[in-house]
Amino acid sequence: MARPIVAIVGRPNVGKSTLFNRIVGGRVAIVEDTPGVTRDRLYQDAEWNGRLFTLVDTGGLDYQDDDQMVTHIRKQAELAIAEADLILFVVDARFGLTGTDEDVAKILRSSDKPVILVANKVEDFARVHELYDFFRLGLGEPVPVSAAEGRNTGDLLDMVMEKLPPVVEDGEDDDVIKIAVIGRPNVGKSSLVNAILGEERTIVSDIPGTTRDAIDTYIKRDGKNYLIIDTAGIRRRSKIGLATEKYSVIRSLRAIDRSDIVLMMIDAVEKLTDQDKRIAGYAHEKGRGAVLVVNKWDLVEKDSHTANRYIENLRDGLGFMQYAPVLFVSALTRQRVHRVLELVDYVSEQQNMRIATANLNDLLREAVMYSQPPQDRGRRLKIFYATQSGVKPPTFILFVNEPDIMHFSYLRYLENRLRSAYGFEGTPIKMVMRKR
Ligand SMILES: Nc1nc2c(ncn2[C@@H]2O[C@H](COP(=O)(O)OP(=O)(O)OP(=O)(O)O)[C@@H](O)[C@H]2O)c(=O)[nH]1
Ligand SMILES: Nc1nc2c(ncn2[C@@H]2O[C@H](COP(=O)(O)OP(=O)(O)OP(=O)(O)O)[C@@H](O)[C@H]2O)c(=O)[nH]1
Repeated sequence: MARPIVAIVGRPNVGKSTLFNRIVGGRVAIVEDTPGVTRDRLYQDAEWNGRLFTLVDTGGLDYQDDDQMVTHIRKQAELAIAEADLILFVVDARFGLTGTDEDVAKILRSSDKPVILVANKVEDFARVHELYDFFRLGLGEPVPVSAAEGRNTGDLLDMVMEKLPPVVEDGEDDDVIKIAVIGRPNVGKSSLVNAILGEERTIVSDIPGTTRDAIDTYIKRDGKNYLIIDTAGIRRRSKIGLATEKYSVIRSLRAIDRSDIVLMMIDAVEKLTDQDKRIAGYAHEKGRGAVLVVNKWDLVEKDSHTANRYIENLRDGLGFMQYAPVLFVSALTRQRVHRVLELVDYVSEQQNMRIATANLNDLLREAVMYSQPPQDRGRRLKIFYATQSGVKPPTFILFVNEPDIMHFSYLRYLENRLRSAYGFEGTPIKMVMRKR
């Protein structure tokens, strides 16, 4: 289920980041701080009255002069309109209405996204009548808050919840394999999706605008259903540097959240970037299945070692994702494109695999015999037994005497034993320690 995105927009110094911190750090629980991904304070997941949302602050603009500042804010507002579900437009009640505020308001008024006008820095609620000026922005009644003191921010969040679009369930479509196509701009995401669709020539329904993140495409193939979540295209809509990058990351993360399997696309002629690694790290930590799709393979001059050398490099760069199969394709010539869904099927089987408890414990006994569990100050870890508690990702509970003696490297060892016995290709494995 994709979380709605709430974007904070406004002039410099009106208190955007103070409001951001108030919301994510205050009475609202931070439900997760997207481990592995930039611990950028620019976006955070938060929860209010049981509803999850992602708050984005694109503030902290760099600018040389007022002209540049205004241009940046405009772009920011346009991006927010394109990518967010709701916009908090913050103005400074102490400073009063400015021309820039009116500029931004004009852009926001032209969109069909809900906007809440927030008049910040109101500490003295006896003076809210002074906000009268802000009505001129044509965005309704300004909501007075003091981000610094946390005044009225709860009411503001109640309003946010009211105005957010209703929760649209992705449907009880457990028989659909959800695939997120992830990768940097220009890596060939749209081309690959189109090539897959061309290859399949099967029942396809394009439902544009069903989600803000992407165009979702349903495919039926050999009686199986797939949902392809394509994250392409953000650059085409707005050619803006830094802020675009932020939104495109958020969009990727949302797509990963909704998926079962991630097609992590990498450009064959370019290096793996930190951004690639962070996004792959997020998919890993979320327990998603993964296939590394190296695209534009037609552009690479090859000899008999090229592919292997490429795989080695990838394995180096994405050490935590050794389990992901690598596929070299060309979306352009369609080379090996037909393998994509075959691999997706395979990974889907692997991530849904269940190991019978008896077999699991046989394997465990053997593993312990070959290599003793770690010890700490005379205490030795005892693993009593194990059971598989879930799939997608395969999750195992180990019942032990002292969970804190368990060592990372021993877990890795057990995971390797599991993998060499059962494969689990393309999926992370989770192991949970339980004291017994
Ligand atoms: N009195 C008062 N001051 C506030 C309030 N909220 C923020 N401020 C102050 O306003 C200044 C700007 O706050 P920020 O949160 O950094 O503003 P911003 O909009 O994120 O600014 P940029 O990063 O430049 O875009 C700081 O000095 C804050 O302490 C408030 O509710 N009341
Ligand atoms: N040579 C070659 N070019 C490709 C291949 N796949 C895509 N391209 C080209 O790469 C460019 C970008 O392709 P897109 O499919 O638009 O990339 P995208 O990832 O969807 O890009 P964004 O919409 O910016 O996120 C286009 O010019 C494609 O023709 C390929 O396999 N080989």
